Amino acid sequence: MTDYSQSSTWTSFLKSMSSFSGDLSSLSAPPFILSPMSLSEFPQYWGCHQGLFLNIARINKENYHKLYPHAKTVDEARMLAVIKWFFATLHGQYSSRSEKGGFEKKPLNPFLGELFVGKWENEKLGDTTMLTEQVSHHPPINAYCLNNEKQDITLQGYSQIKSSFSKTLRLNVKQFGHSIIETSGGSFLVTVPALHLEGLLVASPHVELEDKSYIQSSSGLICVLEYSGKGYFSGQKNTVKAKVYSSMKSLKENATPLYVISGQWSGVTTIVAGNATGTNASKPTIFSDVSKIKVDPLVVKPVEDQHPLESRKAWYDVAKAIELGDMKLISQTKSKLENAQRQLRKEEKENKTHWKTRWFEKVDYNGAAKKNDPEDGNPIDGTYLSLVGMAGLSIKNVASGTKTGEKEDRLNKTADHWRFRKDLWEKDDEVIV
Ligand SMILES: CCC(=O)OC[C@H](C)CC[C@H]1O[C@H]2C[C@H]3[C@@H]4CC=C5C[C@@H](O)CC[C@]5(C)[C@H]4CC[C@]3(C)[C@H]2[C@@H]1C
Repeated sequence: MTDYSQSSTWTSFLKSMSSFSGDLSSLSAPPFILSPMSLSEFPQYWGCHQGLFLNIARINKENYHKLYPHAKTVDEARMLAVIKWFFATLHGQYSSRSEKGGFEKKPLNPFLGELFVGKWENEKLGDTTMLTEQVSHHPPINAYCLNNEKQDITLQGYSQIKSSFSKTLRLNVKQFGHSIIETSGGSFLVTVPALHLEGLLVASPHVELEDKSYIQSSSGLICVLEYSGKGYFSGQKNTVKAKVYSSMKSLKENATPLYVISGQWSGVTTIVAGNATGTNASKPTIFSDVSKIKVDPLVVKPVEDQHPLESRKAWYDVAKAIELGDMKLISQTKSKLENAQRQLRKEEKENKTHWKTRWFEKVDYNGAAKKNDPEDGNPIDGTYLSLVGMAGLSIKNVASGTKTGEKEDRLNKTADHWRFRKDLWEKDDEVIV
């Protein structure tokens, strides 16, 4: 692995971080730290372990005991299946790139309206399609939807971050947004954890997750996941402790969790049935080993068959320049794309119009909790409201996993969340998967 920490470009880059304004794209990073992958491709990590993803929908009363011997009910089995899938997505989202390339790189910052579509093909279980759209550029927000018709499972959500540097040049990242999984057997709200990047000083950035995230099931079961890196519980990196409770009420009463799953979200975790006591207190058994789960390749059309708004077509020249490591060509090709974007914004301003999103719409949940009557022309989807209510989480535009009543929840006014409009996708005859 090349050591870039002494390179002049990196040391001057570190200096530029000291005047960081909060907008990551404002920092012109040296070529070796740039990734040719756009952030609009990241939602693929929600689905790149298709077996685990589809299992969430395939568990039923007949097969759950075989799949999850610990589970006493099919709902417990479904929750354990979601946790196993979630650990695999954490590995994909946060550590797979460093494992492959040696360290985290800076992804391309999607332009407004950037689209990314792909699918996982599966003869037996049916194809899963994935659509993502950059629904906002200031601030950057990416919305996504994964759907497998045959297994009747849909995952939709959106992702937004706010970042800041600590005095020790650690990049702290707060995540906004969430994912909602809907299947015929139940639905789940999945919040996303805060993270930070260590190793910037030595030009070898790695992601470490922190604080808590939640998985709330429509069955009432809730899982609280606590993250830490070196120096916490076991001093190991990527440490997680997940506790499953029968409800938020039992969590608040500090009842014994039904299950405690702990270890490394990027590696091996073990499970203990929390309420087993005495001689039959279950010994920890292996729950999952993420490093052994194969990643299913996403099928993406060749660039020549893509719509101009599709990510790999739009960024083609920039990605090539990054792969060449040619700084001059990178800034030439990047400014060509950025100038075209600026021109679009200018025309919109002159014509008093604005960019219309394609497959996702912003839904205002303020007041929805009260006015969610079916008579209303636009009944708000009850799924999100009931899940977020069960979990006691804020519906406001605050960091993912903020509880109702916390300071951020009280101070924040807006409650806008991006939602997939299936009808708009089905009407779209320009972009194909
Ligand atoms: C800011 C200075 C700079 O550019 O330093 C370059 C360094 C590579 C560190 C900054 C970049 O690190 C990247 C890691 C990215 C996150 C990785 C995974 C996810 C999960 C996904 O579901 C949503 C997006 C998110 C949070 C990525 C957001 C952007 C991050 C932090 C990149 C940083 C620019």
